[in-house]
Amino acid sequence: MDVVRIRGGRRLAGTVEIGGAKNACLPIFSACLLTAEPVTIRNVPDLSDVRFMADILERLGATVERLDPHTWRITAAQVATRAPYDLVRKMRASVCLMGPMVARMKRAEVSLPGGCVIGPRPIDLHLKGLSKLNCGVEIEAGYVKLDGSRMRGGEVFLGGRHGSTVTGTANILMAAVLTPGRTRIDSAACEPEVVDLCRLLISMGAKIEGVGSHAIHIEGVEALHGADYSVLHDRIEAGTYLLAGAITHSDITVKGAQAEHMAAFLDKLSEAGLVFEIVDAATIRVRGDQSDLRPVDVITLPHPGFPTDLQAQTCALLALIPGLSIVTERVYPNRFMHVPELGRMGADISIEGPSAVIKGGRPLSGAPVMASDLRASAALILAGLAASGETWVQRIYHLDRGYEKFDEKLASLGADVARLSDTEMPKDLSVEA
Ligand SMILES: CC(=O)N[C@H]1[C@@H](OP(=O)(O)OP(=O)(O)OC[C@H]2O[C@@H](n3ccc(=O)[nH]c3=O)[C@H](O)[C@@H]2O)O[C@H](CO)[C@@H](O)[C@@H]1O
Ligand SMILES: C=C(OP(=O)(O)O)C(=O)O
Repeated sequence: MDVVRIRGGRRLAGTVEIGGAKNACLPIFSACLLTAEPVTIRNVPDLSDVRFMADILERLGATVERLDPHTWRITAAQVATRAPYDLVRKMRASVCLMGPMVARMKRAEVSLPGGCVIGPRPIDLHLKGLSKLNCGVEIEAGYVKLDGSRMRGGEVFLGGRHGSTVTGTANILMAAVLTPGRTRIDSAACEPEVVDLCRLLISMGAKIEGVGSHAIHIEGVEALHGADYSVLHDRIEAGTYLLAGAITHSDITVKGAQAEHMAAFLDKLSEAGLVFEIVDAATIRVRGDQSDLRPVDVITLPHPGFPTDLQAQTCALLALIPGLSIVTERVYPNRFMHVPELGRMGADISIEGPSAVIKGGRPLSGAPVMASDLRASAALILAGLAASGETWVQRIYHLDRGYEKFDEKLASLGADVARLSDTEMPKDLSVEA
């Protein structure tokens, strides 16, 4: 198993390029099941989640070709009606298969996704939405069994306890585009990745209005056609590199960072005193070398609020800023697995209900730490960049779900970061030994 070793304390400099968004790409791949014609998808990040999704589509009967490292062509001439547990359990986003499978095949059996370390992740809103389209929904032996033989457009309200649902909105959209009649989704998620999916679907012949709003209207069509589509840039990857600049007091330029999708994040970090330059619509420069930072309170919320997927990485920065910062999770109230590991590096953070109370300003020191999930992995690596000595991050397969070549990109900016085999790790530091 690989580990990442970081020798902290280096300034970074230069330019880093952001890839396509994982959270746009995964529903977009599943949307390819909606047509028998080829769909070419560009700007696809090279991530383990994307490769899992490609394997799943192949096992469901699609022809999946990788034309170059970031371009895929998917042709779903036939589609199986069952997505079994051994496929679905590997990746939670495979829940997005339900909508397209039932819309195309009129029936589907999709294994319920497993639990997740960031907290409970129910799919009740997805199922409620499908039943509002007159889809039969049953849960049996760990599978969602969908009967789409009498589906028709309907009114779907997707508001839940924590706001809307991103993949739930994607599922209902993908179901509705091939369902006869008019569907209205209220309290739809308006994340840029949902907008990207809508754009792909429209380019395939879907009729969708209200894209990017909380009220989306869909007029079902009989069939969709192939398309050639480029996935939007990953705002979470972009935010992570901006934080890498901030935490190392460095001046770096992030190409592919679209300020229009990152307003709450940029606003909050500006409040903390960080200096950004919006170079153009897809480039942001962070002047961490010029900033004198202050503590801030952060509340994660659905878009356009502060994204939960940047919460862990932001905690790493706030741990170093003198003063009291409070970070409150309104999307996943238990998403704080990174906190004890940051504590092992010297951070003073306590959890109170859905909040992390950060007494910032204590210096961090390198330690062997354990990645529990995707964004926690990134947070620990960022902390390692600012810590004295060596940090060893284990279980970095979580990182590979969502960051393409994170270690190499950081190294190209001047960080001392290396991906090594755990056999190269001092035995007394390894938990795998
Ligand atoms: C592949 C993908 O795009 N993943 C993203 C997506 O996950 P995902 O789409 O799974 O997240 P949701 O937007 O569905 O979840 C938001 C909140 O709603 C709750 N909920 C959700 C569905 C449901 O049926 N019932 C319910 O109660 C969840 O438990 C959570 O508390 O959005 C999250 C919130 O921005 C991000 O952290 C994930 O990176
Ligand atoms: C939680 C995330 O992803 P997923 O929904 O795929 O688990 C994430 O990208 O931070």
